Amino acid sequence: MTEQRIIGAGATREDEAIEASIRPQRLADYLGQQPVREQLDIYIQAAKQRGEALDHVLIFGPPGLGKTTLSHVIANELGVSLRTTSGPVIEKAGDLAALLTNLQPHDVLFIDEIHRLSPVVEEVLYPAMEDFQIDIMIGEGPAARSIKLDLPPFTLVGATTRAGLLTAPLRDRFGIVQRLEFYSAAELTRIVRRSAQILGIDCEPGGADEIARRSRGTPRIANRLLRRVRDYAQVRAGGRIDHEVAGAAMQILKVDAEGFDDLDRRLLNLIIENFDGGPVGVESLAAALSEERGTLEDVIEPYLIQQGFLVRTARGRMATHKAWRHLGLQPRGPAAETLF
Ligand SMILES: Nc1ncnc2c1ncn2[C@@H]1O[C@H](COP(=O)(O)OP(=O)(O)OP(=O)(O)O)[C@@H](O)[C@H]1O
Ligand SMILES: [Mg+2]
Repeated sequence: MTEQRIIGAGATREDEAIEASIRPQRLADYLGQQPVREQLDIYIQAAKQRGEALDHVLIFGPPGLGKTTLSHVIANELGVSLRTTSGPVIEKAGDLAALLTNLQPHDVLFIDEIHRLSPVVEEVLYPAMEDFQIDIMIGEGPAARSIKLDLPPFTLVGATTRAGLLTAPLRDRFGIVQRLEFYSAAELTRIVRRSAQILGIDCEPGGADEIARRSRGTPRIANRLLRRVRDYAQVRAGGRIDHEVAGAAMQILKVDAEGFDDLDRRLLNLIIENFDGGPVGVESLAAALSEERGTLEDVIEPYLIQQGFLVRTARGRMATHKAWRHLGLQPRGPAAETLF
């Protein structure tokens, strides 16, 4: 269901095709995320000066904020090759062993959705990360024996939407842990303008601003909205995107001033109308919206929470008075106003 959302943060096929051409390759083009950039810049330079592999890096944050992009940037800045895989793809311990033994010294191995590694595969990863060694089994039955194999020093970059999904032993083996935050509107404006330039889209600063403000703090959404607004501008406005054209296009896309779509509004409405503003359990909400609980927690809620429309309490979700007002309703009841 989320795939069809214009502001869904997950990558669509079109996103993937376009993202390859506009994905920043160097740290200097990786806009925003100032603390992350500054730290990584130091660690990368230090590792290079010492002639060592960079320590293992864990990147976490909601979809579309730039985890995969950052793994490319890290490999480019280190001047090494990047191997890419993902947790659910590595089925057997042998698959991971094959990947690891094929790395060149100091290479980056990127494991996306690293929280979805199977326990058996994870076991192989521990000594690989810690001592650059793996144990592999040769033969079967009583004649089977295990041998140790040395690996070249390498950097594991793991990405996950939530650090809490990782097992403790895995998390502990990352020397560098970076959390990506939602982008400010000003940062997204720069990202939109950069993408427009690369794609040859005529976009005025006011148009870029408007797109940025409705992109839920997420570069992937900003880039997608830019393409949809371009379509609108091409057909209705002579191809030029300004503030007004962007606003009119958003109206057709049903993306409101806060960057919310029908699903966000349905969620807030549900809590307010059916549960008096909450608290209400996440399972009940997921069922009422026909969404998976994981989608609700990882994709829809984080931005609503960050913007102060929703709060997570021990007893469930609550809509804040800001949410009531956004839907044009008069706040009543014990909504979580005191928190904001
Ligand atoms: N810091 C940035 N500066 C400029 N563009 C960015 C930045 N971060 C991400 N982008 C753009 O947003 C797109 C989506 O980013 P990316 O694929 O890295 O997200 P992700 O965190 O890996 O998402 P997912 O969780 O779905 O895998 C990229 O193709 C890139 O064009
Ligand atoms: Mg990714």
